[in-house]
Amino acid sequence: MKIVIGSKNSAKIAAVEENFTQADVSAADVPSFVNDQPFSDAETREGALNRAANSIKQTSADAAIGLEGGVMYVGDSLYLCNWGALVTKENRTFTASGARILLPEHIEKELINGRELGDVMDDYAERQNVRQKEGAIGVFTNEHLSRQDMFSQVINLLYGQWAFGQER
Ligand SMILES: O=P(O)(O)OP(=O)(O)OP(=O)(O)OC[C@H]1O[C@@H](n2cnc3c(O)ncnc32)[C@H](O)[C@@H]1O
Ligand SMILES: [Mg+2]
Repeated sequence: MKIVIGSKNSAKIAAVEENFTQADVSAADVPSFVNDQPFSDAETREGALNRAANSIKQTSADAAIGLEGGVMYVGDSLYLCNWGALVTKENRTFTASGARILLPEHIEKELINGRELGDVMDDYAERQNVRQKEGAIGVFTNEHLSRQDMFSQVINLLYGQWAFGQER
């Protein structure tokens, strides 16, 4: 089986490889057609869907996976949110979201000022490429859950729905 992931981000690629150990996994650099920093559930999900749809068009894979990170308000509180989409070569589409955690107000202020969470996290954690490693979710959970682990569960939800055969 051939699976393509619509990102060159190593945390996302590792999460796919972890779930599809028998598959031939490749990575495609495709556009998400949403803002670099999505600011709602709807926009983040849209980014995941666009990445999957653009990846399946470009390749001969059996299925394409799109994973997108974003932030979303629940009332006055800004949460980290993540979405995944799987599109098969027959054009069947499945979606699932990931775990959410509250972001500190000082991080929220930086995002409102137009910065990307990945850049803000590198400054805050005094590390490089947090987005490709533990992620904001790893930093703010004391590394109890990494970005890869969070995306891995999203992929498991996508694959499980594909296996079940349910589509909306
Ligand atoms: O190369 P791509 O696939 O675009 O990987 P990315 O790290 O930019 O990831 P996303 O586009 O999916 O995420 C949108 C923005 O949110 C940031 N982001 C989302 N979740 C994050 C996390 O857990 N840790 C650090 N940055 C995160 C990310 O760096 C972007 O600025
Ligand atoms: Mg990005």
